[in-house]
Amino acid sequence: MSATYGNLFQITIFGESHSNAIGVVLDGLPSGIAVDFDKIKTEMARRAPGKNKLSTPRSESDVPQIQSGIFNGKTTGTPVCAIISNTNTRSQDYQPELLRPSHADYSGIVRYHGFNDYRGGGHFSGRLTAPLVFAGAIAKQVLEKEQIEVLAHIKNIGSVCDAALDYAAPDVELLRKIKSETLPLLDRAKAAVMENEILAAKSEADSVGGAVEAVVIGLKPGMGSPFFESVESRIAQILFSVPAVKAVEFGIGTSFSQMRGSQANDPFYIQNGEIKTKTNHNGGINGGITNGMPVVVTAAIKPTPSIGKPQETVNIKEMKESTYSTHGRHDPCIVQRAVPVIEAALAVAVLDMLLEEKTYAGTI
Ligand SMILES: Cc1cc2nc3c(=O)[nH]c(=O)nc-3n(C[C@H](O)[C@H](O)[C@H](O)COP(=O)(O)O)c2cc1C
Ligand SMILES: C=C(O[C@@H]1CC(C(=O)O)=C[C@@H](OP(=O)(O)O)[C@H]1O)C(=O)O
Repeated sequence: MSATYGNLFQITIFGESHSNAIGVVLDGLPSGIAVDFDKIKTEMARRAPGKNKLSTPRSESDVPQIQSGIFNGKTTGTPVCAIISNTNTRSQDYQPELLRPSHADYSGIVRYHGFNDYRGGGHFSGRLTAPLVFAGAIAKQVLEKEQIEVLAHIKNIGSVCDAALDYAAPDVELLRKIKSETLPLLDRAKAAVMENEILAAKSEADSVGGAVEAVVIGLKPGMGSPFFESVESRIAQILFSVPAVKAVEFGIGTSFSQMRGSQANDPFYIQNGEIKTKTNHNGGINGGITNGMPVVVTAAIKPTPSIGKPQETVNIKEMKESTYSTHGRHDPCIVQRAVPVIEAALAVAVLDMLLEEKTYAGTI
């Protein structure tokens, strides 16, 4: 089984890019949580396709139809099921015999013995992140009650980088403010040049990658467990589930490998009776457990695999080498659409760990 994530807050995602619908079942939510449908709508719209020239032209409203688990505006505590329709499909764009390099066409055919739905990438499509955003929108509302918030910005697209985030004291107000932007950036001045980076790739029938940097604020020290259930392990598992995520870093991540301990360590100090660290290179996690500093995580996203440029490939039906260029509708860059997805994935993981923490602390 592959479609379920979580221990106490479990989410199960279903559907294919061109099936009737995609959706999600959420189990383990506390009962009595007031659900703000406008907030769900806002999160869904941040990710939805077809909104501008930086995204795929496939236009979907992505309005979730709630089937169960919410009654009189509050969670019942029993499974919430939401369905999102697929309405704007163009399955004729897809030829299953010509394997798109770096998409899941070949690996999917082998794994499912040729029975996989290849249309629009099927179950492997980035479209399956719409239900994840729904799950995250609900999780965020539960976390809000605990003063926990997940925020993110685009770290870079291609060679264009946003301003650096202060890991020890992120500008929360600014991160909240940029949420509604197409390119959520700390430095607005970078928006035009980043947009050009995407449009340049698009004009050359190509695509471009980048990275999303996210923070979780409000987490108390002591959440998580060592080893296989470390906060890093749990977050990495869900982030690597997002299609096109190819690297996950916590804090300064790979930069640690070039440092000395004296530079890398986060010195402790006391602020208003609380233990803090002056820097936050470790991204708020030590020994797999939160240390009370913001959890900082970066997800690197590869360039969209489906591109118009001719690519070497194989015709699997004829077992002949061939060339292929995509004619369909695709994102020239996934990164800006992935910002709410990364936030949602983090919210789901954090809520699951928080419910566990409350359980083992005996507070619920
Ligand atoms: C929001 C989002 C949108 C995506 N849009 C496209 C797209 O238009 N075309 C495409 O080929 N891949 C797109 N992808 C990426 C593919 O789904 C992904 O690369 C593919 O499933 C293979 O998985 P992997 O890259 O994780 O190995 C998108 C991913 C996300 C998260
Ligand atoms: C529809 C979405 O993205 C899709 C993700 C995707 C892929 O291969 O991942 C391929 C494209 O599908 P189609 O050929 O049906 O237009 C994208 O449009 C979405 O994110 O909602």
